[in-house]
Amino acid sequence: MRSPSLARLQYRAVSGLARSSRFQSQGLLQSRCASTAALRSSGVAPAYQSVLKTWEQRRNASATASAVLEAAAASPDTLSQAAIIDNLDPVEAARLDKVRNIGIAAHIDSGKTTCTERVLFYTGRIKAIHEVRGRDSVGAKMDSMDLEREKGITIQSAATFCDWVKKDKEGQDQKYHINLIDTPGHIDFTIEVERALRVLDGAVMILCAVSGVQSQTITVDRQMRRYNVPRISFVNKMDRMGANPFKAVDQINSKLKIPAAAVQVPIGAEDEFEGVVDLIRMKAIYNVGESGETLKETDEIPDKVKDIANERRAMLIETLADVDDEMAELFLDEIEPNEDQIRAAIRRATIGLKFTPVFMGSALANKSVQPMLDGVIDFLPNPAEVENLALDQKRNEASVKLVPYNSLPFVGLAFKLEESNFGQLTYIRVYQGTLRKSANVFNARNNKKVKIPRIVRMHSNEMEEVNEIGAGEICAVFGVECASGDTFTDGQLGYSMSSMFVPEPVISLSIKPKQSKDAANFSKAMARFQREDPTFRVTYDNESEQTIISGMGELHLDIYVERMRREYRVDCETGQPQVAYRETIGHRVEFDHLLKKQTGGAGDYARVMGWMEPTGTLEENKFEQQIVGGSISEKFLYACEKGFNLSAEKGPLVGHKVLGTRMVINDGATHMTDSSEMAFKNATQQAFRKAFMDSQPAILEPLMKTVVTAPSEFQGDVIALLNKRGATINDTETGVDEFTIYADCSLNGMFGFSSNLRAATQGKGEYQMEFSHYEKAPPQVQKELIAKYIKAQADRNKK
Ligand SMILES: Nc1nc2c(ncn2[C@@H]2O[C@H](COP(=O)(O)OP(=O)(O)OP(=O)(O)O)[C@@H](O)[C@H]2O)c(=O)[nH]1
Repeated sequence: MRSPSLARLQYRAVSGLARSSRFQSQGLLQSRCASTAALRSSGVAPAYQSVLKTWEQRRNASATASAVLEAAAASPDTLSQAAIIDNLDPVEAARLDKVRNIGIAAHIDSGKTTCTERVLFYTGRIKAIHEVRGRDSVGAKMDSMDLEREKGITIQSAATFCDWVKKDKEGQDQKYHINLIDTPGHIDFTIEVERALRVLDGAVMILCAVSGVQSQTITVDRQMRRYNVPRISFVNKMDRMGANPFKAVDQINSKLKIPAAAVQVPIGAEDEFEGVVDLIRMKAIYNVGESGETLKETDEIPDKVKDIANERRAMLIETLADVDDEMAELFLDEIEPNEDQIRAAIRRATIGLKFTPVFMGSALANKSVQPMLDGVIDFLPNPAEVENLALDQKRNEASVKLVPYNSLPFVGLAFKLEESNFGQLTYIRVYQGTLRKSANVFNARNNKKVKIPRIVRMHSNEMEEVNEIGAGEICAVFGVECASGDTFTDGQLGYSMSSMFVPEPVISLSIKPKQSKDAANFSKAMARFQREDPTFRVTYDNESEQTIISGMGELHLDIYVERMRREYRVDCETGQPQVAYRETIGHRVEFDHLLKKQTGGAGDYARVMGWMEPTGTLEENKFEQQIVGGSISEKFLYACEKGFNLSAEKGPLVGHKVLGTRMVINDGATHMTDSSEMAFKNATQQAFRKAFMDSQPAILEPLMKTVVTAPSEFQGDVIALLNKRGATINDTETGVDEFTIYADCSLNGMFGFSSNLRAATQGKGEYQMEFSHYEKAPPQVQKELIAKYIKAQADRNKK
C-alpha cells in the first residue's frame, strides 16, 4: 500500500472540510479559516496562509472553489497536491493552466532548431521560415551566433516564447503561453541541456525517423530523468529514405525503458509522406498552404492506413493500461475508452513520468508540427503540476514545496548567465511570487541584496522589456551579479534551491594570446566564458607558468578559442590537448611520520600516525581522525585535514588530482612550544606523499563511452580504426543503410579521431564521446607519464 503522502494528507485536510455540512452551509470564509487550521495541522501552513488570504479576497470565485472541493471529496484518488493548491485559488489556477515551459532536446542534427523554427512560425512569432544551413544564408532564428549559423550546429541554448491558440472541447479558442528553450545536441555543450532541463517543466524529445534512439538521445534521457522532466516524443524526418517511426517507438521502449506508444500513424512515408492519423480522435490530418500553415482534418482515414491505425490505437490503449489504473480498469472490463479518457490517461501517465506519447512528422517538409504543439498543451504539465522543492535554511534545511502563485513571496533560480551588448544577462526561472522591476532581491548563497534594474523576455537574441514576471515563468534580468545556479528570494524566506548537475571537464589545453598586447582582452574573455559556462574552467599552472583551459571535449575548447578570436579579437596559441588524469593509492600503508626542526629559535614539531588505504571506489577521497586521548588537538587535526586535501589536489605521482584515497590519523604527538598548524599541515603532506608512493599507486585515465555511426560500406574501416586506438567494442547495430558501434575508449587514444573518421568515411561518419569513468591507464602509458613528469620537474629545478 502506498504510504500517505503529503498530497494525501493535504487532501484529507481539505476534503474533510468539503464533506462537512458546516462548510457547505456557512460558506467559504469559515471553510477558509478551518482549512487554514487543517493545513497547518498537516504541517504546510505558512506559505498557504497567504494563498488562502488571496482566496478570501477573491470570494467571488467561491462557488468554483467549493464545487471543486466537493468534487475532490467524491474522488479523492484523482486529486493531486498541485490540484488542491490550484483549487484554492481558481484565478491563479486558470492563469497557470495556460502556461507551458518546455525544452527541446535530442541527439545532434535531429532537427531541434528546424522544429523550433516551425513552432515560431506557426505561432506567429516570426514571419518567415529560414533553414539551418539554408540557401538564403540567413539561418534559423534560434541559432543566433555567427558560429552557429556557419557550422549549422547549436552551441548555446536559446530561449524564446510564443502563444499557441488551441481549440477546447467546446470549439472555443484558448490561448496558451509557451516558454521554449532550444538546446544543443552535441555532447560537448551538454551543460546547456542540463541547465535547461533543470528549470523546465516538460520536454519534447526529438528523434530521427531513420536513426531512432541515438547516443545523445540516451544522454538527454538520463538528463530528463535526473530532473524528473515529463516528455512527449516527436519522430522527425518522416520524409527521409528509410523513415520508420515504429522502430523509434520500439527503441524508446527497449533502450530508454520508458513505456511509449504512438499517438499517430503516418500516412505514407519518405517522399510520399502526406500527413498523420490522430489515433485518439481517429482523424486524418494534413498540412496545406505554402509552409503548411493550415491544417486539414478529416474523418476519412485512407484505406492503406486503416489497419495499422486500428492496430496502433489498440497498442496505445494497452500500453496506457499498463501504466494507468483508470485505463487498466476499463481495459480489464473490456470497455472501449472514449477520447477524453484516453487523453486524460496520457496526461496523467506522462506527467507521472510513466509514459511518453509519440508524435511524428517532418519539420523540414512543414508536416505535422502543429499536432505536436497541441500535444505540448494536452500532455505536458503546467507549472502548478510540477513539484519544485526548496530547502528552508531557517528550518534546518527542511524541504518545502514552492507554489507558483504571484501573491506569494518571490523565489527564483538563476540558471544561465550570458554577456550581451547591454551587459550581463541572467536568466531566471520564477518559481514563486512575482519578480518586479526595481525590486530588491536577495541572493540566498551570500545573502547579498541586489536591485533588479531591467527585466526582459528573451526571443533568441532579441528582447522585450517587461515590468514584472509572474510565478511559473522564465525571464532574463540585467545587471545582477551572481553565479549560475544561485537562488534569489525576496529576503523574507530563507529558501535555497538545488543547482544543476555540472559534469567535470575531461580535457585541457594550454593557451596564451599570440601578442602580449592582447593580455587584457584575453583575461576578460576567460573570465566571461568561465562565468557563463560552469564546464569551462581556467586555471594557472604555477610550475609551467601556463594558462590551462579545461572542458568537455575538443570541440568545446575549439569553440572558445574561436570565440576569443571573433568576439575579443585575440588570436591564441594552444598546446596539445591534455587528458585530465587522476592518481590513486595501491594498497594500505601505515605511517608514523615525525616533522622536527629544532635549530634554535621557534622550531617545528608534529608527529602524525595512522594509515592510508583505497576507499574502494575511484571517487572522492576521505580524511578521518580516530584520535583517542587527545594526542593531537582539534585545531591541529583541522590542519592535518587541510594538508590531506592539498596533497590530494596535486598527486605525488604526476601532479594530477588524487581519487579514491582514505587517510586515517589515529595517533601522534605535539610539542609544548614548537607545534603549530603549519607543522601539522606539512607533516601530513609529507606522510601522505611517502605512504602514497609506498603503496604502488596508479595513474587513472578517463574512459569514454563512444558511439560511432556511419554508412554501412565503411563498417570494416571504422572497426579497424577503433581497434588501432585500443577501443573495446561492446555492441554493433546495423540499420537500413548505416551502422552504429558502441565502444569504450580511453580519451588519450581518441585525440584526432574526428579527422581519421572523416577520412575513412568520406566525411559521412559521426561520433559522440562521453565521459564514463576512470580506469587504470595501461602500464606503458603510466611509465611514460611518470618519466615525463620527472623530467619536467628536473628541467624546472635547473632553471
Ligand atoms: N529530411 C529532413 N531533414 C531535416 C528535417 N528536419 C531537419 N532536417 C535537417 O537536419 C539538419 C539538422 O537540423 P537542425 O534543426 O540544425 O538539427 P538540431 O537538432 O537543431 O542540430 P544541433 O542543435 O546542432 O544538434 C539540417 O540540415 C536540417 O535541414 C526533416 O524533417 N527532414
